[in-house]
Amino acid sequence: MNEKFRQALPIIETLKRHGHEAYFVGGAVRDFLLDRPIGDVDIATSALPQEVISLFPKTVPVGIEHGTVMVIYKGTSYEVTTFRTEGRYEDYRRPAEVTFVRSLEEDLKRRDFTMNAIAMNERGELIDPFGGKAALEKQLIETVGAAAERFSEDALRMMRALRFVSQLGFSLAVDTKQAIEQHGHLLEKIAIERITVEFEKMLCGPFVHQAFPLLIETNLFLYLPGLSEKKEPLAKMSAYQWRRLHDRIEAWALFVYLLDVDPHSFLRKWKLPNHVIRDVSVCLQGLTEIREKDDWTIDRLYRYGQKYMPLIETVRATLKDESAATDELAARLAALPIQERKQLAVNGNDVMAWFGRERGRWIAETLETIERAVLHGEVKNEKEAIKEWLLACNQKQEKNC
Ligand SMILES: Nc1ccn([C@@H]2O[C@H](COP(=O)(O)OP(=O)(O)OP(=O)(O)O)[C@@H](O)[C@H]2O)c(=O)n1
Ligand SMILES: [Mg+2]
Repeated sequence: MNEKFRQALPIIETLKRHGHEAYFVGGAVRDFLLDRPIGDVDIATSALPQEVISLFPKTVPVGIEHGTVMVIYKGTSYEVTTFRTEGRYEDYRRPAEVTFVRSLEEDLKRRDFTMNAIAMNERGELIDPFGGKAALEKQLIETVGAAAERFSEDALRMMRALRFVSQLGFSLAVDTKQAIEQHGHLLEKIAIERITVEFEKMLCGPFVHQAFPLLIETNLFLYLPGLSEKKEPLAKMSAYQWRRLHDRIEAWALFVYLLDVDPHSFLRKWKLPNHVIRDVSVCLQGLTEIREKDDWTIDRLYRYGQKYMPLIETVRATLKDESAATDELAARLAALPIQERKQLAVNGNDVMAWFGRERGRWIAETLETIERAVLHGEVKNEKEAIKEWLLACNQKQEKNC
């Protein structure tokens, strides 16, 4: 058994000692069987939420109406969820009510895909009534029972199907895919933020080139923010080596670049956090400049700096299908006299003292002039040298006037 499960074993044992059933479930079991890094370890139990709370010293009632209690044990939090079926569904979103049940199999039956409906007991034995392990071996994403029912219960599962394709490189079972084609419109009922989480995981997956064609084949793209008119660029996405990218900012930047849309309004539709929108927009600005001129000038290196240069360069290289020159550019950046304004040897107070003038816009303008000159090696980044250079410069200007 993996270390992460071993650490959580005492939770299962405590529940069992008090006469309850308890199992590891969900993504952790799936990823363990796939020999992939394991995320959060989740536990399903026959104990009711109040019983769970009474058995452990540190708990947080994170989703008690859905039967979930967070148990904090040795500094790690575990979601412990009571066996449940989801009752009536209103609006194809959240269960209108949950019904707690006493059997594990009932609980597994309401889960999305067979690979996610495998339980594991304290001895590492699998309880797999729906053939999840076989699906993992066949690399198949198939719903537990009728696909139409599972997607009507929670339409987000259609997006989850595509993100699992992208993360695992699996295929969709035929009826699962057909049901997505028929139920795509239900996505309109789902909160954008939840869709965005899954879509972003899809964009960042190593097999995203397999997921893009499915967006089109299933028509899901029609129901995603800002994509309904973008069939053509979407069809070309798979031609690029998305695996070269390292993070969400680069993935969104490449996506937006290829869609050829205004980054701000497009990314706002996805309700992404403002800092993500800003970072992607800066990247796209840099990308456009560098693609147009096809070079990293000193000014651009300095402007985009160590924060944005690697992102821009990675996306640029991916677009051109060449290797990124990030290391070389980082060395060039490090060799510049300064890497950011705060490294200037002078500040606004110095400038004010030298000229004996009042505060005003001129200070910022002067600092910009100094910054440019230092960056391009016209003057050393030393206080006295800058003062001399600046006063000489000023005299020249006055004579010119
Ligand atoms: N819409 C959903 C979301 C989740 N689940 C079930 O709840 C488990 C845990 O959900 P979650 O943590 O959201 O997904 P994981 O499958 O664990 O994937 P990840 O590793 O990305 O967390 C899933 O495995 C699945 O059994 C479900 O049936 N339907
Ligand atoms: Mg999980």
